Amino acid sequence: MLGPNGRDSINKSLAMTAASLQPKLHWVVDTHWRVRALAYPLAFFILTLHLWGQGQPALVWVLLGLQLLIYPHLIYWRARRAPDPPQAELHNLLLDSFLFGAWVAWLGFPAFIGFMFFISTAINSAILRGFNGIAWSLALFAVGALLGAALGGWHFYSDESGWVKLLSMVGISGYLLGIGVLAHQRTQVLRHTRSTLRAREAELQALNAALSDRLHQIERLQVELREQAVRDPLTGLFNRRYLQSTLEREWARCQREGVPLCVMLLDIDHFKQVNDRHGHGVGDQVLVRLGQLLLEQSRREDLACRYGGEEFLLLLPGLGADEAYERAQAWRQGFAALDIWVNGARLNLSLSVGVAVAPDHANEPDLLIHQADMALYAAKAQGRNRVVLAEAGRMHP
Ligand SMILES: Nc1nc2c(ncn2[C@@H]2O[C@H](COP(=O)(O)OP(=O)(O)OP(=O)(O)O)[C@@H](O)[C@H]2O)c(=O)[nH]1
Repeated sequence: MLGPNGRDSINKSLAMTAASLQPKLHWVVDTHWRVRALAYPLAFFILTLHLWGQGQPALVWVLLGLQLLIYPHLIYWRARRAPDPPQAELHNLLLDSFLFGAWVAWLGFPAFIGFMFFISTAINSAILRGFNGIAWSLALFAVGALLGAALGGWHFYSDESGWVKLLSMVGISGYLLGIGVLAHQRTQVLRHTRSTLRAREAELQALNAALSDRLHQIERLQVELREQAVRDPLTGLFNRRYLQSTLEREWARCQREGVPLCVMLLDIDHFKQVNDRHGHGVGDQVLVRLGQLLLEQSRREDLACRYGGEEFLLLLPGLGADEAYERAQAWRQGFAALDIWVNGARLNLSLSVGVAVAPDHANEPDLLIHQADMALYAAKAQGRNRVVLAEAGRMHP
């Protein structure tokens, strides 16, 4: 049977698999938030450096603060609550492109800042959606730029200071390297997940194999138990219980086919003396040998049972009275000829047999056995070691 350890193992495995299937916040949403939370304040600093002293109105600083300090958290909050967070994050990336396009146009297309804004959104779209993502990012950036130019006027201001250029390069490099490191970490996580899943799958397969092994064992045991329930443990012949379930069936079959059904009751003569003189072990040996003899000389359709202590019953379908009488004689002689030796002396054994055949001697199954029993009684009464056929015409006990 599957022990407590086996069961624990299955439960643990199922719990781990269930845990790994629990919905978690999608890594894309989480990663992008962390990247934005770091990179956008840096961009704010670079733009502050760039715009400082240009006499920008307060509204510009407010919008810039909103865009670079508040916006990353707002869109993260929105994506987390969306029914499909990864899809919402894709929309966030497109919004990034659009807004940065607008800012870049409004700022007069500063080369380093513009490149920094464009590449930071395009790279994320590329990672998530490949060429398609780049195309969308580019398109939204262009639309944003057109809108920015429409609002702020079409002008070019590419003269960024050395510090702004340097910081923009630091920003771009940091962003790209950060993305590279994240991609690497992601690959590691995926590798680990894959090997964990494989190990778990192998574990489940092993448990599955163990379970089906157990099932086969149980099936085999059930077959054995069923066999044991209908067999006599000493002789291996069928027991009385099995006879009860078979007799009715055989009776009906023989009636249907219009063939006789014979019952033979065999009883070892003076068996008590065998036990008393030579011991129970020798008595058992005699019973086993008689069982073997009956099995060896039976047809496939015959049923040999141990009916009681030293009493055996044979159910012989299709056997008429004459044939049955001859076979009973053969068994009686065969038993008498058995070579069983005890302390250098051969045992002298004999059998008495009562034979009854339906429909000659009985018109129902129980009566058939009773008629065989009566014939056996007569055989004993007539001096034993003989076969007696039931009396025809005596249908009632
Ligand atoms: N060794 C052994 N003896 C058994 C077993 N079952 C019943 N017996 C013995 O079989 C004997 C039957 O004795 P009786 O019914 O007096 O019959 P008998 O001595 O054979 O005499 P008759 O049948 O009249 O010839 C008893 O001594 C039982 O103990 C068994 O499984 N093993």
